[in-house]
Amino acid sequence: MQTEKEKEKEGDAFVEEYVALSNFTGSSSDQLCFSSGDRLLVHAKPSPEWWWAELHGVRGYVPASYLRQDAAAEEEEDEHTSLEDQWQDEEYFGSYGTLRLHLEMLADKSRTEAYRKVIVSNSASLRSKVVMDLGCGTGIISLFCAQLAQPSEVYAVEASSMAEYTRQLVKQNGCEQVVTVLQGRAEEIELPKQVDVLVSEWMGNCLLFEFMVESVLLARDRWLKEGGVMWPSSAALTLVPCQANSYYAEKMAFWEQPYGLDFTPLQPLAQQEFFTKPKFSHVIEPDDCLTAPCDVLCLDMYTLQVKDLEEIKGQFHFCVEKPGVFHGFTSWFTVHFESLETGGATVELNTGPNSQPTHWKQTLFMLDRPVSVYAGDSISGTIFLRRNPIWRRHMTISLHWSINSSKKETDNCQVGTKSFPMWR
Ligand SMILES: N=C(N)NCC[C@H]1O[C@@H](n2cnc3c(N)ncnc32)[C@H](O)[C@@H]1O
Repeated sequence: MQTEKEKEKEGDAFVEEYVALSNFTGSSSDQLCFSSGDRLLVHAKPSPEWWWAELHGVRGYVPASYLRQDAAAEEEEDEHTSLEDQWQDEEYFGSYGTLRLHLEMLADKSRTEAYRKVIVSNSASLRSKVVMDLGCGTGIISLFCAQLAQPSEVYAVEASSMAEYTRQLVKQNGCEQVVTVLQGRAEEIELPKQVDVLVSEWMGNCLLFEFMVESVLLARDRWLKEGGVMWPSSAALTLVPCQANSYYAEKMAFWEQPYGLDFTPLQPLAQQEFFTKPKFSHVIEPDDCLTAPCDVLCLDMYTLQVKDLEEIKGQFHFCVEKPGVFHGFTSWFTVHFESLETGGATVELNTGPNSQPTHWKQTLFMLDRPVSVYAGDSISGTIFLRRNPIWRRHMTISLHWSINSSKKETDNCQVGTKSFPMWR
């Protein structure tokens, strides 16, 4: 299997010349500015909308719609270009072909019991319904459907090689009359019929990482009946400003006086190495929260569109409740499953610090410099989740904040901004 380096190197073998049809001024530092008539070298076409190009030796993202292929270069077009690389499907589905991740998900009782609760509390309404379980993995949700309710059909769709074993598990548990396992990508497989319910456990770290949600939306548009139900029905990303004393001590303060020596010249390195990317699987204690949390993004799974995933913006305003050190922000997500019966109870899966722990835990975004805050201060700003135009399962989370001090005599309003690649 190709390493990432080889993939990127091989990517350079692909170069096409395009002519700019009009001027373009980028809206972020990773976009290329150009003028009408400029001749750009396109090195990669990660998505139909955004390409990776070069002009006068500088590389950046360019909007494909602004470019026309130079006629002369047309016939040399490299027919080997593929948009698949950017989904890293071989690596992604390869990782789900082994038990490690499935064991982690199945061992997560909070997650798995939530899905079982959805099936149990809707078992009567599921009678004679047609269900699609997208990304079924070992098939646990499909088996719950067949065991705890009486749907007429469950299509268990799984792209990885785990599907072969899922078929065995369906047979082993006597569910083959109801559950049909289809191996393949949900975007590509053919179902025998439309479905009444599309259920999926698609959530990644920080809700969207892996961007499996795109597959769920495409399947919704293609296979969900008019009036059909999406499980989850909605999803929310929650944020809170927090202390992270032990993490800060472990990664940064440590260099102040190890064995009585001054290692502080290493602190810029430590900041770069440990605080540049988000920290997955962080466990925030309720006491670490400096304010009440705030839902910064709310996704409606019935109306959300794939194009909306390119950039999602959220606002926040936090009121500091107690003095402490503002080390960073912590995020988690909550999903809701609406009842098949009008007015029926909604089931919630909450991955936050006040709920049962899950394998996602929480995600910590460390600031470059901690700030002391006091009760009455406020922290407000915006969060952007920008999908990576090249690596389609990745994104960058950008936070912009201002801290307004409650102390009258100081009108200091400290502002800050930081972007965290997840992971590219
Ligand atoms: N973050 C998660 N919940 N990941 C669960 C991913 C599970 O869904 C499977 N999966 C992800 N995307 C797809 C897709 N488009 N089609 C079929 N299976 C998929 C994947 O192989 C794994 O078993």
